[in-house]
Amino acid sequence: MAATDIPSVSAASVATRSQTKLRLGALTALVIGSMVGSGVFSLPQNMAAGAGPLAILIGWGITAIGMLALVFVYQSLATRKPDLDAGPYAYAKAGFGPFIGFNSAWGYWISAWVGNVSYAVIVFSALSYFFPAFGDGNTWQAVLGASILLWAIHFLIMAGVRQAAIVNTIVTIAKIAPIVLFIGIVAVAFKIDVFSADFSGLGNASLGSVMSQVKSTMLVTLWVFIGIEGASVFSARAERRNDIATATVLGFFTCLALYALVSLLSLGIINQPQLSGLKNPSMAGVLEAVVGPWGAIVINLALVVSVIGAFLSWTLLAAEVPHVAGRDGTMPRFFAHESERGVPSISLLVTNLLVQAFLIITLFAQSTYQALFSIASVAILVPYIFSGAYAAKLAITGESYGTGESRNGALLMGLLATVYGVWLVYAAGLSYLFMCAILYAPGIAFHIWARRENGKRLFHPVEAVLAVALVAVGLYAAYAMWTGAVSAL
Ligand SMILES: NC(=[NH2+])NCCC[C@H](N)C(=O)O
Repeated sequence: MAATDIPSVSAASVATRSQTKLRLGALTALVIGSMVGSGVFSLPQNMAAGAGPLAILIGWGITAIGMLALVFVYQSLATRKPDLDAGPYAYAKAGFGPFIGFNSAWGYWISAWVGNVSYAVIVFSALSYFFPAFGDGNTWQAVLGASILLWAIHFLIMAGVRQAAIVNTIVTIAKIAPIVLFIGIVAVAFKIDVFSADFSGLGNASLGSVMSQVKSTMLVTLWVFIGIEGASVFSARAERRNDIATATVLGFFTCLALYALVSLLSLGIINQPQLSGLKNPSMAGVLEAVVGPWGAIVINLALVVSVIGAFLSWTLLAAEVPHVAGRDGTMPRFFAHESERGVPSISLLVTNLLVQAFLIITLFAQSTYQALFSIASVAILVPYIFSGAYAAKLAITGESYGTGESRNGALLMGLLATVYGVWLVYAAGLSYLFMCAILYAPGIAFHIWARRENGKRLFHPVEAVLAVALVAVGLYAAYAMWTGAVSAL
């Protein structure tokens, strides 16, 4: 199979499919470009909302270990199981059976399209700097604008538009340059006494213990790294195959540095209580405090360019997931349908109808950008956790390893990634878990549909127990949200 025919499911693969072979620098830029979307622009407020400087530092430390482990998991799985190229869910399926596999595909899909809802909200929140009626991106004017943007992207894709490499490069520069500029200016204006006035955050009673502060950062730091799981597919584009591992790790550390600096340096400009009240994208407010309005203008425009680019590639990706899963029998076959131009049109339509429905819910529930991306972050944990567990499983059983080949490193990485994922489920808190249960539970019907279509046994006993439990939690969660006992939106 030619490299370009690989039906990989990742932002990376759908974003770029040209023929030129890339060197290390360009590969690293691709990796960074596939990660940076909306998250970074709101880091100052998002991180300060529930944590002081110390907890933020610890939060980045935990994330660095967990995400790096996940990066190594995907690298080792890509070499151990080169035939499983359909993306994260294929690993979960190979390791833990069809029902876990289905839920990993379903969860990855939910994460992708709910993330797109958050993209639509934050674009219009940024535009409200110029047109105040857009408010926090959830006014009727904003939802109307977001819907127009959504369907504009839809029809572009239907017309066969994919992201050209050149557009990709321009978008990457347009989004990274302002972030670097921000860091440079804010570093000069940084005041150590502002930063260290309440280093532990314990001076602000509403933040709670350092531990609970750390917990509050976990979904934010996860969100900004989502997309890294796709980096291994760039290997098809690498001039030298070895470069891809280096590029992924380089891209990872570059982003980590950018992200940590944006969130930490901001605390030396504006103190935590005030930072936590800033409007998002909060990088704009921080830069404005240093240089005046042009700072906010630059950041808001950079966000719009960055997020529209990411919106396009994540729409392609979101449609690709059920499409590929429909072809291999994980999801119902209708998702596999392709238009004459080779666009997965049914899958795209269903995906964008869901985004549209959620935009309307956003309007009525007055949902915030942060609530929406938090749901998207929790939803992706199922495929992440089972990918980590699969790498660990291979290392334990020795499957796909040569005799005498060392398995300790892979085992450690697999376990670390799994523990990181499970810790995130805990750190996420009940309301986001409930929201995800509500979104995961209906998937069972689609699983049954796909199994029937292929004449396969519906559930193995353990799977049946899991399915019943999921339905029970989903129903209970829906009830709790209905009565208002819990709310995630
Ligand atoms: N639409 C999505 N599901 N996007 C997920 C990627 C999020 C990306 N890391 C960001 O900061 O924006």
